[in-house]
Amino acid sequence: MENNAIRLSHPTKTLKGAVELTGSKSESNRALIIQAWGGGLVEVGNLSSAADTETLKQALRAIVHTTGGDGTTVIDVGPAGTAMRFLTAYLPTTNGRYLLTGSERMKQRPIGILVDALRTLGAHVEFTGQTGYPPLAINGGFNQATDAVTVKGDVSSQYLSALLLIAPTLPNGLRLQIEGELTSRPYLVMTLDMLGEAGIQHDWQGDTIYIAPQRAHATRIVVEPDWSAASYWYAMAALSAAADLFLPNLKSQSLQGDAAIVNIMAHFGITSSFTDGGLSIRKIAGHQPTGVTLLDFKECPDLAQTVIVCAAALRRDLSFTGLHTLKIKETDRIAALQNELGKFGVKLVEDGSVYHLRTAELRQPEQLSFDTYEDHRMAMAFAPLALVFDGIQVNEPNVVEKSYPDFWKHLKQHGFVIT
Ligand SMILES: O=C(O)C1=C[C@@H](OP(=O)(O)O)[C@@H](O)[C@H](O)C1
Ligand SMILES: C=C(OP(=O)(O)O)C(=O)O
Repeated sequence: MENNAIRLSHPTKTLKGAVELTGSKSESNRALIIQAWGGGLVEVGNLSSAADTETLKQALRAIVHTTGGDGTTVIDVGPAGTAMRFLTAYLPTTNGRYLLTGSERMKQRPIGILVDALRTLGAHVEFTGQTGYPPLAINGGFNQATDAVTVKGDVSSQYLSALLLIAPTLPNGLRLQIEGELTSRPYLVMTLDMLGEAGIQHDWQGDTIYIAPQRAHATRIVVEPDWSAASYWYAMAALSAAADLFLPNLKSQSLQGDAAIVNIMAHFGITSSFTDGGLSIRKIAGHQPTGVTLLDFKECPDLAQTVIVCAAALRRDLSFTGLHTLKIKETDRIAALQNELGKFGVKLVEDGSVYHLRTAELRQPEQLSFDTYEDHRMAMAFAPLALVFDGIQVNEPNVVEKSYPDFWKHLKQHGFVIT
C-alpha cells in the first residue's frame, strides 16, 4: 500500500443520520471579495471550512497589511481556481504590487481570457511565465480606459464572475458582453445574486450585463451548505443497501447550480424532501431505473464525477454532455475518470462532445486502488464505491481539504471503516 493512502469498507451498507456539511466554497469566495471592497458593511456567516476559502481569506488579509507598501507581496493560492481568478480581477483595484501564483497545476490552467479583459479595462497585469497562464505580476491603481469588454463565455464562467465582482468598484462601472455560449451559467447568476444581497443592481440584456459604479449596502450574507459536497451523500445513498440521511440547512431554492443533484439522483432511486430545517434523502427500495439515457453537466460540471462514477457502479450505460470544461480543472478530469473507471472494467468513451459509459465488462479485481490526481472530487467521487466493492483504497486522501475537509470524518461517523 502507498504511504499516503487509506482503505475503506462499509460493513452494514446502510446509511442513517445527519451530515453537517460545510458552507459552499463558491458562495464563500464571492462573499469574501464583496466584503473586501464593501468597506466594513458586509458581514459573512457560515463561511466554508474549505482550504480554497481559507486561502482566499489569508490572501485578502495579506493585501490589507501591505497596501501602500513598496515591496511586492507574493500570494500563492495553491490549487484554488476561484481564488486565482477572483484575485486576478480584484488585486488591480487595490494599491499594492503582487506576484500571484499557485500550484504547478494552476500554472497549467488558462487565465489569458481574464487577463486580456482586465488589460482592456486598463489594469496592469503581466504574465511572468508562460503567456496565458499564472503566475501573474499585478500592479494596483489603474485608470479605467473603458467600461466595455467582451469575454468568451464557454471556457470558464469564473472569468466573468471575477469581472462582475469588481464591477461596482470601477469608476465607470462595467459593460460585460458575453461572447459565445455561456458555460456554468448558475455560477454567474450566483455572482449577480450575491452582489444583489449587498444592494448591487445589474441590468442583463441579451448577452450583455451592465453594472454601474455603486457602493455596498449594510448586509449579512449567510452562506448555504455546499451542494457539491451533498452530491457525494446522494451517490453513497444510491450505492447503499438502505439510506435515510438528513442534511441540515439545505434549501430547495439555492444559489448553487449543483442543487441539480436532486433531479439527477431521482433517476437513481433517491427521493429528496425539504423540511424547515434541511433536506432528507432516502433510497427507495426496489426502485426501477427511469428511462433517462443522457445527462448534461454544462450547468453543473462539478457533479460530473460524482454521477458518472455512481452510474458506472450501478451498471447504467448512460451518455453525458457538457463535459468540455473538465479538462482544465484540478486535473484533466476526463482522463482521470477514464483511468480509474478502467480499473474495474468500465469505459468512458468519447464521441465528439458526447461521452458514453460502457459497463458490460465491469468486474471487481482483487485490489482496487484509486489515484486522486490532486483533485478533491476524484477522491470523493470514488469513495462511495466502498459500498459496492469489498474494500477499496484511495491514494492521497488529503486532497479533500480543498472543498470538504471533514469528508473522511463524516464517512467514519456513518459506518465506513477507514484504516
Ligand atoms: O465560480 C465558481 O465558484 C465555480 C465555477 C465552476 O467553474 P467554471 O466556470 O470554470 O466551469 C466550477 O467548476 C468551480 O468549481 C466553481
Ligand atoms: C473546479 C473546481 O474548483 P476551482 O476551479 O475553483 O479550482 C472544483 O471545485 O471542482
